[in-house]
Amino acid sequence: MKLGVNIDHVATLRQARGTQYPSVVQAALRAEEAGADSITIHLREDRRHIQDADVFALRPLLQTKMNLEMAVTDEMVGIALQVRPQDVCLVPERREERTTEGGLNVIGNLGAIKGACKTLGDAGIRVSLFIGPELEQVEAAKAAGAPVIEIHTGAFADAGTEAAKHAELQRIRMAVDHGLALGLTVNAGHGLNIHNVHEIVSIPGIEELNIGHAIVAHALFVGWEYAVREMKALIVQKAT
Ligand SMILES: CC(=O)[C@@H](O)[C@H](O)COP(=O)(O)O
Ligand SMILES: NCC(=O)COP(=O)(O)O
Repeated sequence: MKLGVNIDHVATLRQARGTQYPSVVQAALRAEEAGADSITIHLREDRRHIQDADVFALRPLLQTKMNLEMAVTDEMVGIALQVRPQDVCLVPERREERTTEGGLNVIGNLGAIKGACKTLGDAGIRVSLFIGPELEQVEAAKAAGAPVIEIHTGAFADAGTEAAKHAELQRIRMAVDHGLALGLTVNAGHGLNIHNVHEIVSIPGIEELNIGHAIVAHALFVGWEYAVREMKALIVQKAT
């Protein structure tokens, strides 16, 4: 299983003071040295963390892959066409949300999402749809023409009881199986950390996990490269 390191919250720390540091470029390059298989950044419409300049600066420097998370808007599609990341992950966005609270409603926005998949796909960008673990959304993602889905694991991560966690894991397992049966590449992420990641890693068929907030937080105590290496080891060990 591969590890995509999301560096959004390195930028959050920088934006808190409007300083030049910490550098997202340094964070990305050091994460790659520590074993990251790709670097994920979310260019939010409100620009609360990653900035346009970060996206353009990172693109030629990354040694692995850029996975650009973005809303389904003309502005974002235009930026993606200029930057040409290897991967784009289309995500839902609400300005007032604290974080990405759920997955895309692909069924309800099929036309717009299908159009974005085609425009980005024609430009050679691999498109992923960030969806909840719902079988109908997996089917809609296939219908939209996306080759990849990323299953939102936030409800699993936030589950307050063992029973709720077990139920979420079961939903994720079924969504992964359904995606694979439809020929999709299946990734997962959101809210994963060193304590809960093993349960997701034990689900067969997931290609890549995107993890950010917990790695950045843990890095405060153990160092950035150590935090990335530790997460990578957890993912690789359990998967084999
Ligand atoms: C789509 C997703 O899950 C990540 O991009 C995550 O959302 C990043 O953190 P924020 O939601 O806090 O921007
Ligand atoms: N798509 C999920 C992601 O990139 C990272 O989410 P998180 O680990 O910051 O919650």
